[in-house]
Amino acid sequence: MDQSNRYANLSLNEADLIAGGKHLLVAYKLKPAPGYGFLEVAAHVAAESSTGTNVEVSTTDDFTRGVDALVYEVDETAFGDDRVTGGGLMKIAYPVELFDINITDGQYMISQMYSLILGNNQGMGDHAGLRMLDFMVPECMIKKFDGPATNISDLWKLLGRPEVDGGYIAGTIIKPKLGLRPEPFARACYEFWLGGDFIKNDEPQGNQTFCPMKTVLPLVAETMDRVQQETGEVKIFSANVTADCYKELIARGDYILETFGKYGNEKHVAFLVDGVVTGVHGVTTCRREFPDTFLHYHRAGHGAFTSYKSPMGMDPLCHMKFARLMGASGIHTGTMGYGKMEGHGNETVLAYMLERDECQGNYFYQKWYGMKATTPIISGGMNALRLPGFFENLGHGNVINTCGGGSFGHIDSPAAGATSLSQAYECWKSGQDPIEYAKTHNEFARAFDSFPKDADKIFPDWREKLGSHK
Ligand SMILES: O=C(COP(=O)(O)O)[C@H](O)[C@H](O)COP(=O)(O)O
Ligand SMILES: [Mg+2]
Repeated sequence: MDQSNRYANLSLNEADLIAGGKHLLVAYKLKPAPGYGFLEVAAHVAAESSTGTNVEVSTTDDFTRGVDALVYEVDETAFGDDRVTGGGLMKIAYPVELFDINITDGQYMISQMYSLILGNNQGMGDHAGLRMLDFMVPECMIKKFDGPATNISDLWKLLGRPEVDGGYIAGTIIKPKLGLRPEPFARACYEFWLGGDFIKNDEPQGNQTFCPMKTVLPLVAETMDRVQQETGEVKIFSANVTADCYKELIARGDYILETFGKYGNEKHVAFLVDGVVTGVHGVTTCRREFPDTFLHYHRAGHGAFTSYKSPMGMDPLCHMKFARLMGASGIHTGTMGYGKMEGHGNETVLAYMLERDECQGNYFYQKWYGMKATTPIISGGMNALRLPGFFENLGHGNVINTCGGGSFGHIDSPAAGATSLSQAYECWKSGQDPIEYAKTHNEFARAFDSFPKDADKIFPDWREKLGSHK
């Protein structure tokens, strides 16, 4: 049934909708299935995502029609014909009344917003692809999302740095991903912390029988205390609290605070939640139960719905915006083409959207009205050699960066790997040529020998200019 008479109004003007402040706007890429018209399917998406279904229902009244979502802009050929990347652009205005608020405190929730704007419409049979590209949340809604309670400013303060522009936080992920027993795990922490600031559990590390949480974490807490005394520096551990049930998540969080608290280091921990596999529920449980603890949003699994290889799901920018609204202190943004995961250099907007109070997105200008920033966490196949280019592309280094292979793959030691990361930052910040800088900074120089494939690719003349460093 063509519902475009009811669910499309192409005379609506986007600037007026924004100025009115009463609509949430969403841009989608849409590819109709063969035999269906573009506007017809676009209107079906608006219906399915608001007050309608695929047929007229007798229970609809005038009020119902007043809160219809409306297609207000279409460009059928915007993305061309390609099976995966092709389709047209359409934008829908959702009246704010459609969105669910908590019965406990009147706050908006992401869960129901998500299931409306990217829920049933994903499974519709009359499209061959529907992907959310960007959305814009009006002020009246932004003010009623939790947003972050803590962020990188709190970590900078802890590290004794300025709370604004406190710079690069050098981190790692304990590798191997799985298979370390408690003592080797704690030893790996010790070896990295001799040179670096921040360690995170890799996302599957939790409470395996060969490395029970209640055995390994006391060792890590003792190690943190020891290494802090030896180096005179603050160290941070991001511990995995991801779990199916909120009670398990809270039990893990309580246990971690208690364990590190024995040394007065309860502020030196972050909680890692995989917000993709737990959904919003895991993130918000953590945000609200532990507001003083940095909430580290890991996103393992996100490729299934954010990959550019898919005509479905959402662009990573939408995922970032969800994370900030939910209240993640930091989220993985990817490495913008400099690491091992999918991404490209134009993705700097993913970080800017998290950090800034106003930001031009891919389709909408989003104002955050003072909501705290979410910290970009840069991770996935990074090492000291890839960092200068990454910082140059991003334009700053106010990020948490975790390099697993880049630290534990350094041929001298994890401490040397960690030091090479901070040196990469210093090198970029001071505007020095990396090869020249390497001549006087051994750990950075040894990164060339550790990752020769990267060195050959990024600095093709390094062998003759630098030689092999010992
Ligand atoms: O384990 C790692 C990285 O390990 P390594 O540093 O050895 O590559 C992270 O889980 C990925 O970064 C996730 O990707 P993303 O950050 O893109 O979500
Ligand atoms: Mg990982």
